[in-house]
Amino acid sequence: MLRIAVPNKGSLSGPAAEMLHEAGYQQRRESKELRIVDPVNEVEFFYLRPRDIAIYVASGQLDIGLTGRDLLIDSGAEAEEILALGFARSTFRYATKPGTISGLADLTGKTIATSYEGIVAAHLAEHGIDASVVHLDGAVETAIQLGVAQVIADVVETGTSLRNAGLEVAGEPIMQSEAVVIRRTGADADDSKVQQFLRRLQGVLVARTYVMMDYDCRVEQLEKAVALTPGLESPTVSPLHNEGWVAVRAMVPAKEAQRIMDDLYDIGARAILTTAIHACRL
Ligand SMILES: Nc1ncnc2c1ncn2[C@@H]1O[C@H](COP(=O)(O)OP(=O)(O)OP(=O)(O)O)[C@@H](O)[C@H]1O
Ligand SMILES: O=P(O)(O)OC[C@H]1O[C@H](OP(=O)(O)OP(=O)(O)O)[C@H](O)[C@@H]1O
Ligand SMILES: [Mg+2]
Repeated sequence: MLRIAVPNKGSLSGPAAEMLHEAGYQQRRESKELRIVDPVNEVEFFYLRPRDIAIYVASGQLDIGLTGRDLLIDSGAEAEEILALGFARSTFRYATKPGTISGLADLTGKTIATSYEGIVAAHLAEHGIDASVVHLDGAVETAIQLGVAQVIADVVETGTSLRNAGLEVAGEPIMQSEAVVIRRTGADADDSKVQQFLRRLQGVLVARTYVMMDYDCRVEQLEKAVALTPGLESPTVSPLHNEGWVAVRAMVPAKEAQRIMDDLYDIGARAILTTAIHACRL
């Protein structure tokens, strides 16, 4: 049975459960459940604090885990990212009162408040900056106002929390994060159960980002049309009863679907339809 760590709370937990559900896995019905078994898929899910997931996976007790890239790196655990999941996107940044620092070097001698000491210590060491780091559990934006630090390093998603605290970002982002699947560093890469799990999640990612496009076009326009809709491998082209016309079917990125439909129309394609993809194995 595959043993998988899933975030039990916070920004990652809702979208992670939703993705697993879309991939056909049973999920807990009640937020207090700490472990469930999905007997049909032979998977056991453990609902753990997002921060602890890399540590459990590194210990070898759990096969894989879903967590944030920033949390993985912050933990310093012997675990590695094997698939990016495209949700819970954020940047990790320094922020201060406006005008406090203009570049990284200005961090020297400052006190930096953060919940992500591992990331900050590694970033300071990498750039040879001597600064103090104070660990806070959350709401770090307030640390500046209350004089506990002059700088904070925190997750920034929309930037609303920084604005509300009268702070602004300083320097380039320390890292970009999103939800990721992790496994123990050096674990068996060919494990067939892990591979099947990853294929299911990849299927959800494709179903979320692509739509199926169908249209009819004249044979003379086929090359131009196919250049607009190359598909993932190659489009399906079928003859129509009307001579000189073909039907084409290809997957296209959902974000570009409307533009592609306009371009296809302009070259004479007609009966252009897009339909959602619910599940997929590439
Ligand atoms: N607006 C956000 N706030 C916090 N974390 C976010 C946000 N957007 C994305 N994330 C990502 O979610 C993960 C943090 O989740 P975690 O559950 O530890 O914190 P949280 O959502 O702030 O929950 P809490 O503070 O209630 O414990 C990180 O990978 C982080 O990059
Ligand atoms: O850029 P934004 O969209 O404002 O999101 C980022 C903010 O959200 C998180 O705080 P959270 O609400 O989790 O509170 P916490 O600091 O107590 O964890 C994070 O620590 C930032 O403060
Ligand atoms: Mg938080």
